[in-house]
Amino acid sequence: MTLRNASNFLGQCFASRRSDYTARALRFTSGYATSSPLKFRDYGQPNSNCYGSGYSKQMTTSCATLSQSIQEDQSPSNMLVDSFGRFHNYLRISLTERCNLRCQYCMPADGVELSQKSQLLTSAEIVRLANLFVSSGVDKIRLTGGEPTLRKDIEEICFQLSSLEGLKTLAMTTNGLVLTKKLPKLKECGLSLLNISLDTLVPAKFEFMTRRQGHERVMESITAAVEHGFNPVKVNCVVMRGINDDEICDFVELTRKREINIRFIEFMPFDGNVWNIKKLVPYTEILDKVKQRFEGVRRLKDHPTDTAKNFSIDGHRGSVSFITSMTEHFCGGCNRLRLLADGNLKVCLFGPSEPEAVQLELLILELLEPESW
Ligand SMILES: Nc1nc2c(ncn2[C@@H]2O[C@H](COP(=O)(O)OP(=O)(O)OP(=O)(O)O)[C@@H](O)[C@H]2O)c(=O)[nH]1
Ligand SMILES: C[S@@+](CC[C@H](N)C(=O)[O-])C[C@H]1O[C@@H](n2cnc3c(N)ncnc32)[C@H](O)[C@@H]1O
Ligand code: SF4
Ligand code: SF4
Repeated sequence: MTLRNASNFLGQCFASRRSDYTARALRFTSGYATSSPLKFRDYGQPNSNCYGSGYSKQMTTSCATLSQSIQEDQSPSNMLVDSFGRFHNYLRISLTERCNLRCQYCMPADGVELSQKSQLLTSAEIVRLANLFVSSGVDKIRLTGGEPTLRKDIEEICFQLSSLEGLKTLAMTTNGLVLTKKLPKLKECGLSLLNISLDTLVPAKFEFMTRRQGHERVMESITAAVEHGFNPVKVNCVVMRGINDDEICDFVELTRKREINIRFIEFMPFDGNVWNIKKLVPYTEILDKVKQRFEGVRRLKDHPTDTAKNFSIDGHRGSVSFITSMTEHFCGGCNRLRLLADGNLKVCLFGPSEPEAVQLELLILELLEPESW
């Protein structure tokens, strides 16, 4: 089977329920209904989970909007379109499980259990797999982790990925700790969008939240990213009640003179983090605080696949957004797939734990004859 045929086959797997792969993928997605963060609360409308028996009106509406926008944006044929009509053209690739921070909301103090190096994808494998996805319709790739900048071959990976025909956007989400020096080369190698995570403007609090030092370096990397012309630089800020919710307006103030997009993110539960509903600050509460302090807060038109609700503020060069995974999910417009550092594929962020997920390796073996590699 040629690579092209293989990618067509991959597309068909997504488009129909016929193959075993799709059956497994659908089982994963429907797993969302039981592992969804929404079950923790009755936020949103009843029946608002997107999978399982409650295939809601809200979902149907979002999908209708999504199909319309796909027709306007591009013609995906039937590749990577799931049975809800969602076109999965956005691949997130986790380059490593390792991280140089230990954010309380993300991982335990001791870190996560790491796979053996031999089990992790090499850069050549990442590029081959990405090529397969891109020839099936993926046009946006985001490098993430763990911390993607810890990967020694990050520049080479960026260069190879950005050269893939059909890829429009190569993005990265990083904690910014070791970014500044790498920025010029990364840009040269085709990185086009940058999201940097920063949850506090107070150095001591940074140390508490991340269990590591380095606040100044992250601040520097945001400035450097703006100077290198990344526009907008998105700053991801996970809001936790009693920890950093007193800094919301200080963060918004950063957008007055700089073209950065501050994104307030609702705190989500993951295995091993310290999630507690009392620490969740719903976005409506954050928005109220912003509106009380700043005049002319206006909702912008979002793309149906956006994770964020976007707002401009009169007189500010930058903008403010809210990622409302917990109180108003955006699953109806979901266009994401995840390739994990060990080669597993995850079709939903809240899918089952990695060992149960689809072994991409097996899929590839089904798809490709050895000589295609
Ligand atoms: N529920 C859900 N939340 C997601 C998903 N991807 C990202 N998020 C949320 O969005 C936050 C920011 O993620 P990023 O890595 O910056 O990616 P992104 O939001 O896709 O970035 P853009 O492409 O710039 O919109 C994460 O912390 C999550 O809270 C997803 O697939 N599902
Ligand atoms: C998992 S990190 C990986 C990339 C990189 N290490 C970083 O921190 O930017 C990707 C994004 O997920 C966010 N995140 C991690 N745990 C979260 C949680 N429990 N709730 C909401 N967002 C979370 C981080 O703030 C970051 O913006
Ligand atoms: S959020 Fe990013 S920086 Fe923080 S511990 Fe998780 S992977 Fe590391
Ligand atoms: S938006 Fe996130 S939680 Fe919803 S279906 Fe997509 S990956 Fe899963």
